[in-house]
Amino acid sequence: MGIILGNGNVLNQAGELTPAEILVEDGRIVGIGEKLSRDGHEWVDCKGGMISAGLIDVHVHLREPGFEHKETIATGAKAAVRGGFTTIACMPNTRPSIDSVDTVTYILDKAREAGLARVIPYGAITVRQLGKELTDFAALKEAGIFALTDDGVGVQSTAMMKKAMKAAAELGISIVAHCEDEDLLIPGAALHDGVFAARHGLPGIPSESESIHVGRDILLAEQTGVHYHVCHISAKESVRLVRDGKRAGVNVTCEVTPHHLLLCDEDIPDSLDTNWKMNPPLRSREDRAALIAGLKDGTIDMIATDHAPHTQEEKANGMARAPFGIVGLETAFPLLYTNLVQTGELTLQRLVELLTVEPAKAFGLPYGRLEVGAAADITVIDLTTEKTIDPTAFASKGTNTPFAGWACKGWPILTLVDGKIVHHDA
Ligand SMILES: NC(=O)N[C@@H](CC(=O)O)C(=O)O
Ligand SMILES: [Zn+2]
Ligand SMILES: [Zn+2]
Repeated sequence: MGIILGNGNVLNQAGELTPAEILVEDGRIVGIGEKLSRDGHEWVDCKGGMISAGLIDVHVHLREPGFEHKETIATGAKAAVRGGFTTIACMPNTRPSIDSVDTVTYILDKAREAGLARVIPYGAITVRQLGKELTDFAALKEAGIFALTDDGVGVQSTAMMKKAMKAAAELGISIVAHCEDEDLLIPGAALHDGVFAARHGLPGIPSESESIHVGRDILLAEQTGVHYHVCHISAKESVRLVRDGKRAGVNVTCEVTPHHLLLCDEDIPDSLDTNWKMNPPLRSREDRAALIAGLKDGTIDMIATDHAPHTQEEKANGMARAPFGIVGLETAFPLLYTNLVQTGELTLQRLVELLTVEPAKAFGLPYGRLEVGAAADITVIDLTTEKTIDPTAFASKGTNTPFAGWACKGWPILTLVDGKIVHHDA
């Protein structure tokens, strides 16, 4: 006996929503059609919502092991499926960091126990993410990592990055980079070096602290032939460098977060609420426009949340000392749908691609397509009911978001992973 997802709509080739039913059996999509035979299958009402492939997020911080007070694999995976995400890749800045086979295995075991989203850990590029010594790439690959990154910090040494890219290229692993040149940082700087920081007399984080690494790494990727991916791109100069790199034939991709697409430094409240502190910082209005242009012309390949939960106590430490980061899994789709699709800046089809097939293509994942034969990772999204973002209702332990109180449409109501219902907002 299978499950029929009925009373829903799918995007057709032309990007229009058309009525369709989906039949799921043994973890696979086995039928898509306007009316499928009931045949004793369980029938689930999609309530007129959009049925799409499950969303994929290649940039999530799950905090376990080591920082379970911020998030656990179980709470993070719950937040994921509530947000419509069926596959998430988790970052290595845990304690211990994900630099050994043991820690990779630990995370995969915990994720299986949780039984919610597919969780694929990143491996660290360097031991303890200290930038001094490469981890054992071959062993990490064998253990099942998604890709390699030191996210949380940038790889400061150019020689170390080149060595990492060479070794990763030989093994066919992607190098994913948090681009930040620490030489250009002022201690205590929390916000973009722009109009808002200047108005408040605060030290700023300059755009070139990001873009210098982007440029450096694209040149190294060209040399080594590795697939190189830029995390949370935020500065217009970085977008330009990626565009030029792609034109030159370099195997470079990049992601942008919902918050960098929707907010800029001028939106930060004068109260200096630390829910507006994240790394990279919200940049200028022009940077934000360049990110949207990059999404439209294909320079930016995908959207990823950089879900980064921290406790309220930690966030209460003031702008200079609070940790960088905001949560994103449970708000990404509604925010993007309401503020980019409904406003006419992006089509619904493009938004869905940026969260499904595009990340799958870039990283060679066998997910992200709603088609017969594919794994039944499916998300159903209600595009009509308006609800207000309420952090106290999150499944995530983190409530650190600047979007509290925003009214949105586009809420995921049903999520299946591997043919199993893991979230149902009936
Ligand atoms: N993005 C953030 O502001 N914070 C991330 C680290 C990171 O993604 O660089 C975190 O781990 O909290
Ligand atoms: Zn980062
Ligand atoms: Zn991150």
